[in-house]
Amino acid sequence: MEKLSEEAINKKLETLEGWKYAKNAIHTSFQFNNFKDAFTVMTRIAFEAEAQQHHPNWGNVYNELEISLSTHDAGGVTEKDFKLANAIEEIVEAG
Ligand SMILES: C[C@H](O)[C@H](O)[C@H]1CNC2=NC(N)=NC(=O)C2=N1
Repeated sequence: MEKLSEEAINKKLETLEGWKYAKNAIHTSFQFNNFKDAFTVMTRIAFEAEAQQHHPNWGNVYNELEISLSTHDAGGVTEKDFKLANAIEEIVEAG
């Protein structure tokens, strides 16, 4: 899949609150009430990532979750990253 231009990425980020573009990836972070809530959301994201065959680069410390998305094959950000980012937003918003 084709790598998006920085201009196209920033345009798409206008509708993804809390995400920013840096170093050839899009990034966000979430804070939950506790580890259990964080890991529950991570589990849901993991199933969605498997369904999409597109996977996050992420880190979790207790109630905090940091996520970066990029398409390794393309060496940057593609539509695949935005599809997963939007699904992550829906999962987190659903609680
Ligand atoms: C064959 C398989 O679809 C690829 O290796 C996928 C798996 N998940 C992936 N996830 C991400 N984030 N980037 C990729 O380039 C990627 N490639």
